[in-house]
Amino acid sequence: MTPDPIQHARQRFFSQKAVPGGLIPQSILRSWTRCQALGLEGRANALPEPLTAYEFALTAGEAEAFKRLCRPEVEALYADAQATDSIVILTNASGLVLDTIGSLDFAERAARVALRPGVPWSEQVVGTNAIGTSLAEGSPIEVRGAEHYLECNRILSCSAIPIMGPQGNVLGVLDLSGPAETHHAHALGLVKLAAEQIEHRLFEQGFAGADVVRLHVDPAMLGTSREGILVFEDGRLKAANRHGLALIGRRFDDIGRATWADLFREQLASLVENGSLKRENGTTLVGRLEGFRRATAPRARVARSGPSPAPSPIFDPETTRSLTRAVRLVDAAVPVLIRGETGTGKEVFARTVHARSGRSGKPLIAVNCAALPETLMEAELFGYQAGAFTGARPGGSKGTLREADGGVLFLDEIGDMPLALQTKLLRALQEREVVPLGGGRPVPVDFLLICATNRNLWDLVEAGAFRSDLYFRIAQYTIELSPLRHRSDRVQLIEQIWDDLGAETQGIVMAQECRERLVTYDWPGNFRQLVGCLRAMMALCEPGETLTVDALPPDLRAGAATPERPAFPRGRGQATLEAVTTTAMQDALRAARGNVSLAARRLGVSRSTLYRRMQV
Ligand SMILES: Nc1ncnc2c1ncn2[C@@H]1O[C@H](COP(=O)(O)OP(=O)(O)OP(=O)(O)O)[C@@H](O)[C@H]1O
Repeated sequence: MTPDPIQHARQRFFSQKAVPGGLIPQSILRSWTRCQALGLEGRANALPEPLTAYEFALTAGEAEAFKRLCRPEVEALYADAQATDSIVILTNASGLVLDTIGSLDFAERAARVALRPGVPWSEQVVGTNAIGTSLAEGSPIEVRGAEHYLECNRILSCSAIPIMGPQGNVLGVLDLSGPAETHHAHALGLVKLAAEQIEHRLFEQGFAGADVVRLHVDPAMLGTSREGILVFEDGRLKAANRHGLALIGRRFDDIGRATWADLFREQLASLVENGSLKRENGTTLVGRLEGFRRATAPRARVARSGPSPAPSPIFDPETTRSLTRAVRLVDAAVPVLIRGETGTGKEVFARTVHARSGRSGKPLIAVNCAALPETLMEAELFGYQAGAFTGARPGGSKGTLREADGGVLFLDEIGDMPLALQTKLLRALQEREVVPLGGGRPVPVDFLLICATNRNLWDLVEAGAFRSDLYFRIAQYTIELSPLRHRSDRVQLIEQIWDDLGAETQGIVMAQECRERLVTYDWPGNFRQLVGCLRAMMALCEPGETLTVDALPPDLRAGAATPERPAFPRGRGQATLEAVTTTAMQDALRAARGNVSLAARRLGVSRSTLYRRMQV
């Protein structure tokens, strides 16, 4: 029988102090060596001592802002954690567990090895482990089964990454841990993505008096959490995110040391003038200097002072008729269901219905049913009493159904609502009252309902995933929004959006061939993709310029004109299927501006599937 390489490495390490190459990663070997030097006993089963309740309350209080900052990503990871019987863990900068969330079953087992809030998981205390070792190594790491230094921790398979502040200071660690026997192959990729999103948000606070530069090799990635950010003060690198450092081949240690001249061949002015910069190695990056307005022409100054405004909604005659009918129905308290592929403008349509309805002066409350984990969705929709659950706001919460009282409730992606909540929603619609979580008296509500979905709800009903009685209640009138590739008015549509975005005022002209490519492309992301593409083209060109096909994103430039997108590849074998899948995923990612959760949701695949296929 072939020996387990990790076990073999362990035996050689503990008996002969030498591990043959290739058996375990060097980072694990370095960690074992550190643990041994500290005198840690590999066979020890001693559990780390938790802080006292008082000490932990103090530490957790200090870390409250950090926990809040990380919450959206922790919750997004939570969906993966449940699916793979894992837990998401957030620690502070010294590896003290602040929060765990995820599979209850595994959480119980993890608690047996003290992987729970209030317990320190630094390498010095617990030996090799993803949290402590990622801190010790200063990099993301995966620690599986027997790679854990202490035998008792072999039940774990963990992936962790330090979350870095803009100045290269460690803020904490994000970790996804599950049972060793069901190793989650994409866990490390997922925590990396989540950490980079958190780190990207940290730059929103701004840096007074400094030059904030946003860069990437691909213009489509600017503005996403994958863009590189470098902050310079008096020509010296003062802050950066990990993508920014990777683009210039530097590390967090270089913050405070590297200067502009060390990194770029051109002056900062070149970025402002040309929207691009040459790196020291001669390759080019595209980007922008934050808050800087081009000074080439008065017209440009006006045009570049902010992102181009959203184009006003454009409706073809058929959609305009649907709109009129929808307004009448909603005014008569008949629920309306809007169906259409992603980006066809379902939310825009719903907002227009509200604006033209008798309730336009009252609120329109929009809830995306796909964006919240099941546990939070119930509280979000129906509200809760004070103290209804751990983490509840002290004063309780009204819930979105009650917030929509007197106005319109828009339930987007209704097909993603879990069955248990469908039952509760149905009851609220029938009784016209809401019972908050944690009990209390039912509260009467009066809202008009618009729902939207990009799925076939009836298929879901037949598959038992959607209640038929709820279906008949919300889908009394269904409006289909056509995908762009089926619209015959694409020429006028593109023309109008282009003008709305300010092309004419900036004197930007589009060459005929460029226009034709836009018209014949199949736009899988529909309006969202089209508007995003036109916006990017406009942002990247100079006032007065004539845009040729070179200004188009790669897919369109390559002549990927596919006027009619086949539902399935037309008998061209596996290679074509792969290509179609990859293109659809790339499009979805682009349309979601690099947001993997959103893209996965829109494609109807899990984040890990998308991650695996794209190797983002
Ligand atoms: N009728 C329209 N005219 C012009 N632009 C539109 C129109 N509809 C949508 N858009 C553009 O497309 C973007 C996406 O629209 P919206 O969010 O309404 O799509 P959706 O169908 O609800 O998408 P999803 O199913 O992914 O939630 C909008 O921000 C807007 O810029």
